[in-house]
Amino acid sequence: SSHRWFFRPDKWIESYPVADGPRQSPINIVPKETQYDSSLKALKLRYNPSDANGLLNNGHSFQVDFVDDTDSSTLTGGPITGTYRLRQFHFHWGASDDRGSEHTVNGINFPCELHLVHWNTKYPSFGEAVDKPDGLAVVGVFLKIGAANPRLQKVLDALDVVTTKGKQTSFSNFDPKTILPGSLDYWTYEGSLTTPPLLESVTWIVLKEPISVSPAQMALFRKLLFTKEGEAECCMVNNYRPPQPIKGRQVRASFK
Ligand SMILES: CN(C)c1nnc([C@H](N)S(N)(=O)=O)s1
Ligand SMILES: [Zn+2]
Repeated sequence: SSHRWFFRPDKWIESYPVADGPRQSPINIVPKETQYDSSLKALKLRYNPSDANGLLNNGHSFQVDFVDDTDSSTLTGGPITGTYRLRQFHFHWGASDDRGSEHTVNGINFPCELHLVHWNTKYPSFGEAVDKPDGLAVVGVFLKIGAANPRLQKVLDALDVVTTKGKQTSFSNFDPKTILPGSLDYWTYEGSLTTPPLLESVTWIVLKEPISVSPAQMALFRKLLFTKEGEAECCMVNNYRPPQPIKGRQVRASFK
């Protein structure tokens, strides 16, 4: 069943030929091979906490959804032009602290990676934007093992009621800016969704500075299940795609 999906990302190509396309994600970021681009603007993230609208176990991660029918939670500036609306955020993590992130830096895996998914309002809806080359912008944030992160706790405390696939719970009044690091320095490159349908529609914006997460907090992520209530339990861990070929793409840096 679909939860076995993540165990064989090499098989995704059978159903999604774009899996070996020219702009697949994630990638390994080699800072020494990135190019500083002085024309890159600062990221401008303006989120309205009241747009937070529920938390769902979708069977391959958990996501916090946002009301996206107005421009009240947006991403502007950075490498993009125009206005992108926040749709949802979610995470990817490992079975142990030595892996879990999707992007890597100099081949180093982090235990977890946060993705904030935004869509380009030049299109009428997320559904219209999701398959366009400039349709989505995802901000990626690495989590590294350290002190417990109090900013994450409200999200993690909600997980005990969404253990199985399809479970959702109310979740409101949350500002994702509170879980971003102090610096918004970033790397950016043209890529794709990292789960099927792997659409090549994402401008990736990966923050250089990680946020902290404690081992106890990571244990909370790992209590989730890929499986539905009543099915044989399968721990939701290692829900990350490994790095994909760069295929000549340039990764730009917003910082020196
Ligand atoms: C349809 N949406 C919002 C998404 N589809 N795939 C997503 C992946 N989890 S990622 N990592 O954001 O590309 S997010
Ligand atoms: Zn993701």
